[in-house]
Amino acid sequence: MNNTIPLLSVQNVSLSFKQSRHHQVHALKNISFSIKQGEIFGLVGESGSGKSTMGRAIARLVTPQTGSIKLETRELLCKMTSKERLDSSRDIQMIFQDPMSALNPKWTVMQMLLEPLHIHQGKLPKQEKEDTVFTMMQQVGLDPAFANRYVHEFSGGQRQRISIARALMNRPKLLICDESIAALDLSIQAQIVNLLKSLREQFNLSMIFISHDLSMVHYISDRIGVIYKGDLLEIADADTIYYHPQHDYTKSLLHAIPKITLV
Ligand SMILES: Nc1ncnc2c1ncn2[C@@H]1O[C@H](COP(=O)(O)OP(=O)(O)OP(=O)(O)O)[C@@H](O)[C@H]1O
Repeated sequence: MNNTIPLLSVQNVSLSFKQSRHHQVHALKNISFSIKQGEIFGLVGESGSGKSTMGRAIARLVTPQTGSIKLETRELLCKMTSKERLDSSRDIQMIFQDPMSALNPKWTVMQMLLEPLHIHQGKLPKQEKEDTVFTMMQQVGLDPAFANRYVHEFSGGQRQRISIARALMNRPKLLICDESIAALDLSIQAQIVNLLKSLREQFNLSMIFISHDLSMVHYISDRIGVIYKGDLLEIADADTIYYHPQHDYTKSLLHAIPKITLV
């Protein structure tokens, strides 16, 4: 890929939700930022600031009223053919706070990890698909011997590993993690964040890491954007945001969030 073209480019994106006949929420106000190939971009802000809406807009789960979102040179905010829609769902994957929202409790891990391959690489021979599942399980730290177990037999951290594995089955270009560690114990949070960091290296993956926790966002991200009431207040490299924030709101986030040390 041409390194001068950002992997993702968000330009002047605005999105409002009509909450009642007379009330609109401006969830995103003229947001612009870009992400480089292999970069982890943190998006931080308090509850209701518009973080999830931004992630969901990039994943085409909600549609902004104005603006442009490009993956490399491909505009995502336009009418797409079903083939283009399929391609962008392969290239951009999202994981959530509750892994169960993306996992079917009636399926085994094998079934759940095979499904994305059936959708996007249906012609691969069965044995090759199953081998890909076993390899992916190892890459996310799951014992392949558990491939025939059901989700309820796993812990919260292991379930999040399964949803990460499912998201990565077709080698997406961008992984959007929306509060994906928020529900886990602190030590498990650290394990999942470290896993995401190592997967970025292995897969040359780009990520948007959405969280209200600035300490965690600082730990994982190369650059951070701070969002407040739909406005992107500042963007800078992670250390600058953490140690030399410009905006008072970022300073207040830093004061409010207990700092932790991860190893
Ligand atoms: N589907 C929707 N319909 C109406 N309003 C919505 C919808 N989704 C989000 N909003 C509103 O848009 C604003 C931004 O919400 P969003 O979920 O993006 O914030 P957030 O920063 O991700 O917060 P949280 O961490 O609590 O999810 C909020 O005021 C929210 O109430």
